[in-house]
Amino acid sequence: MNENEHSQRIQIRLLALREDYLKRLPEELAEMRRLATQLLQEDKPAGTLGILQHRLHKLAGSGGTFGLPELSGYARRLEQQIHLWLDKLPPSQVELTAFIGEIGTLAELNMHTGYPGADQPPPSRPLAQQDMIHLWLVEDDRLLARQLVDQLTSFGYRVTHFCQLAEADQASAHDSPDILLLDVMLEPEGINTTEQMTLLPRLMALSCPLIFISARDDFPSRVRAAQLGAEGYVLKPIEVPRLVNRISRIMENRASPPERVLLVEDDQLLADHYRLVLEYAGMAVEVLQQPEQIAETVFSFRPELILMDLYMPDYSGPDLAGVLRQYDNWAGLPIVYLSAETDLGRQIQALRSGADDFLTKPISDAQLVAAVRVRVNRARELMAQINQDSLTGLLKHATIKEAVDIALTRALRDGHPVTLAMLDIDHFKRINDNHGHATGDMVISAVAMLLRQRLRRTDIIGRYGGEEFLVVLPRCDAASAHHLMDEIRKDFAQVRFSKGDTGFTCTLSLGLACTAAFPVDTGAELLARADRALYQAKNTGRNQTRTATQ
Ligand SMILES: Nc1nc2c(ncn2[C@@H]2O[C@H](COP(=O)(O)OP(=O)(O)OP(=O)(O)O)[C@@H](O)[C@H]2O)c(=O)[nH]1
Repeated sequence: MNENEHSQRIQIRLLALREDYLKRLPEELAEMRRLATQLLQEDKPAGTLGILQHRLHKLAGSGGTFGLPELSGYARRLEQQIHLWLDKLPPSQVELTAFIGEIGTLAELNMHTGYPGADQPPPSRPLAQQDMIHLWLVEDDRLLARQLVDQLTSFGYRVTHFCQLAEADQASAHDSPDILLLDVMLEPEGINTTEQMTLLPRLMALSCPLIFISARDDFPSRVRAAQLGAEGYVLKPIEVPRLVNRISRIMENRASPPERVLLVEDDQLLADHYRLVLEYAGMAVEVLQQPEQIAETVFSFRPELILMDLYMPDYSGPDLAGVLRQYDNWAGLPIVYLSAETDLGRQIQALRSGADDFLTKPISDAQLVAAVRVRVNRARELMAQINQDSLTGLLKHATIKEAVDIALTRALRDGHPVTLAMLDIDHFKRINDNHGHATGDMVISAVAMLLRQRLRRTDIIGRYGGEEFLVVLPRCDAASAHHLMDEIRKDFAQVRFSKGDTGFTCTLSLGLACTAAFPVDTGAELLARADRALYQAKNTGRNQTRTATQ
């Protein structure tokens, strides 16, 4: 199914859901009217008022989603009226009679005006990144541009250089980059040059990520960059490894796996609607069917965010959030209430149970997608800060060691081999001594980049020590691993680094250990064998790959 057909199908399913909702609505409104009339005969109306309040609350939330904003707003007002009665004074007979009339008005509201819920769902995410990332660099300092192009090219990027914004603007008529690097003087809004008035917005329309290069570290310049949607702000003199790190983070985010969202919503139609909207935006969604199963579902589905209704028949949102927070592993899992509750006091009360935020129904499709995406990305950034090395973006020592243990447990369970590869840059101390620490950092980043580009998504890469790396290759036997890693070694030896006018290359030594070659019980044993193989590679001339045989 192509993108267009997929989009049409989703639209059709969304419309079908709405039809279904409209079909059931008269029955729901008639039931509310019956309940309201019943109130007149009751001495203690609190119970029936509670039921009516719950139904009006749901109507306020669902009406907007299915294109009935007027109905939604009206239901919300009536719900608030009941709140007042329940909190303070019960209604008089006169008030009740007027209320029954208002419930009747609900049913008469023109149900077919407007359908904001049918706003075009936001476009699905772009396709995964192409083989070679194409950068456009707008830089009027030719010397700096030449150095940048050289260095970025040795990191495996394709770079096109433009001296002026106008040249990039012309090129944008027939081509577009994956990332735009702009070295322009940022003026505060209002005192824009012609360039910034006309050309910048045109380049922004390419809607590719934007990184500004600037010598100015002042707040107004950074604000201006943020206003223009910059995803990075790199200061001069440019530290290329940091720039490369930023670029690869941005590209990884673009090609990142679908956001996993768990929906906890007792209104089946609304749950279906939200699920379709989020799936159309490229997310993986599961709807919790039984609240009692929340811990099992979170364990198996591993959501990155939970969207939770506040008021549900058996257990409330705060009940479920409270249960999840009892588990150490999920203490940081973002939980967002999605509810028609607009009372700030009650919202704050609900947040005390351990949720992070509140979204108010009705919510437009685009708003929902944006709200979920922003929160999942924040959570991912946070996890990255905790687990990833800042120079290379690879897993840190402790995390990659943990990954070895997990991969070994899986391999022993499934009967597949797993291979570890330990890499070390040869004579790295000399690189630092001869070319400076910053250049040494660039070499470290280059190894990381190369590994990232060449390995499978399922392989796990970590920075094990200063200039030492560890790769876990699940379901990979020793011969395939040797072939693959040795190709990487040979290619790395071809990468030319530059420092001023001098260029140099460097090499890698590798030690491999595969579970198929000998019995191992622990990750530490496998690591020790890979380490010994690396030691052999170093001792027998460097720039080679050795595989442990025993
Ligand atoms: N630039 C840079 N250097 C680092 C970093 N971490 C460790 N180093 C340096 O890496 C060097 C590692 O040196 P050794 O392990 O002795 O390596 P070597 O003897 O030069 O080379 P081999 O014997 O081939 O491994 C040390 O000088 C460290 O200071 C880092 O993050 N950046």
